[in-house]
Amino acid sequence: MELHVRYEGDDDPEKCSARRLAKFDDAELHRSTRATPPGIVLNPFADRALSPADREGTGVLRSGATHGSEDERRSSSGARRDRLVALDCSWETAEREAFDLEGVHRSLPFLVAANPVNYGTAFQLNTVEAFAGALCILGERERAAEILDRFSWGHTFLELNEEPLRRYADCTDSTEVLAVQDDYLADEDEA
Ligand SMILES: C[S@@+](CC[C@H](N)C(=O)[O-])C[C@H]1O[C@@H](n2cnc3c(N)ncnc32)[C@H](O)[C@@H]1O
Repeated sequence: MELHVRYEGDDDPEKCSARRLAKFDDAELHRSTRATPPGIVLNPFADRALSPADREGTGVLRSGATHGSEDERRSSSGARRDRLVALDCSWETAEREAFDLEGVHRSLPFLVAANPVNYGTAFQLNTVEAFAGALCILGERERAAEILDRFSWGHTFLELNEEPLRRYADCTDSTEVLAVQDDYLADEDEA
């Protein structure tokens, strides 16, 4: 799986997980939207959750979007299934409009951040955590562990999220993923 990052560069470079991945040649950074190749775009605002169905088959992905919709326009140039794309920017600038990237947009279901900046926060993962979560859901757990190994705290992400990641990876489609997520959200509400 190729890992690509639209790199905004407005976050602390010392703490930026995308820069560290690029340093180890685990991911490629792109300084403009135009230069970023289309793929599965990890977008917290996307309506559809990432699921194992997104890796099935080969070649070009279809968004599942309605004809003529914005989502369909974004994916029209042929997003590849073997390519994950994240937007690395500060959470302050990570608004819906910032994710204007070509490809098929997917949100990640309930997962908890383990990085020192946002430890314990649900849904707001940093870039390496988002890639690792997506890789696990798509059946590439070893690769997820490899990229997390670049960070001293990285293994904690897999430990904290072990059960949900395993359950999401066993789902067939995004409807099932959302049903599993509901279990965790209900637990959060009770806590
Ligand atoms: C906002 S940036 C913050 C990056 C941080 N500066 C770092 O050093 O890694 C994190 C990116 O990871 C992806 N991401 C994080 N949480 C996500 C979620 N719940 N669903 C989909 N993508 C997510 C998105 O591409 C998002 O823009």
